[in-house]
Amino acid sequence: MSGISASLTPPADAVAAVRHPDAPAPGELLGAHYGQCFGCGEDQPHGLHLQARAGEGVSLTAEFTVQPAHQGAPGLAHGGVLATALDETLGSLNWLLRTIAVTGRLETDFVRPVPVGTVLYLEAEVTAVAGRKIYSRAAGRIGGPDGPVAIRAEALFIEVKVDHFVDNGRPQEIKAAMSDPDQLRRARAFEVNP
Ligand SMILES: CCCCCCCC(=O)SCCNC(=O)CCNC(=O)[C@H](O)C(C)(C)COP(=O)(O)OP(=O)(O)OC[C@H]1O[C@@H](n2cnc3c(N)ncnc32)[C@H](O)[C@@H]1OP(=O)(O)O
Repeated sequence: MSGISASLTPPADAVAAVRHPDAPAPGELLGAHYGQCFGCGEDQPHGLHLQARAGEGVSLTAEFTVQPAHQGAPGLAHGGVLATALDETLGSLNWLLRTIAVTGRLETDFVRPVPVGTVLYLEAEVTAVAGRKIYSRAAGRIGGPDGPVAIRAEALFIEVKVDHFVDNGRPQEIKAAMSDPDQLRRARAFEVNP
């Protein structure tokens, strides 16, 4: 059984999302936005190391392999880790819009168990935009694009200013990210249009 809450249904005045002209080309890897990100960061030993690839329009695909560190029950992925994979995949869509946004609401359906060792294949798209609100959905399949659906999500991201991170993040990480000599990495840590 599944059903989304009213706050995830775009209002009547919502419009279609517009892909930013500088968005990565379809097929291009997006790369990690921040090395310490639990979803995609290469410097997080137990993170998901999720890799997202731009799709057509405002859509993308992503993959991650469920590791022993991601278990809930013996041999099975933890539901919270799967929700993280969905959150990360959906959050990556905002890079195609070049909009800085954070997850306001994430509703997840867990359809079937996901064993350790599974390559989870995710697809996500922005369905509508209404002012600062970005509506999106994603699904994760076992093994590949034609595999059985294991997880699904609908989400609402809210556009924020970069101050959201600067004002709320722990100062030592903010300072380190802002003093990164690599301009692109510095911008992407906060998902700012470089
Ligand atoms: C590549 C990058 C990948 C990153 C993937 C990971 C993404 C993340 O996990 S981000 C981290 C998790 N999220 C957070 O920490 C966010 C914490 N929450 C907040 O900071 C705030 O609540 C925030 C910014 C979302 C909204 O606050 P604020 O800016 O004051 O907006 P506010 O005026 O309350 O709401 C704006 C609109 O959104 C709606 N809204 C806000 N929150 C929600 C919600 N939870 N559910 C439904 N609607 C909501 C409001 O109803 C309002 O709608 P309307 O304009 O129609 O009245």
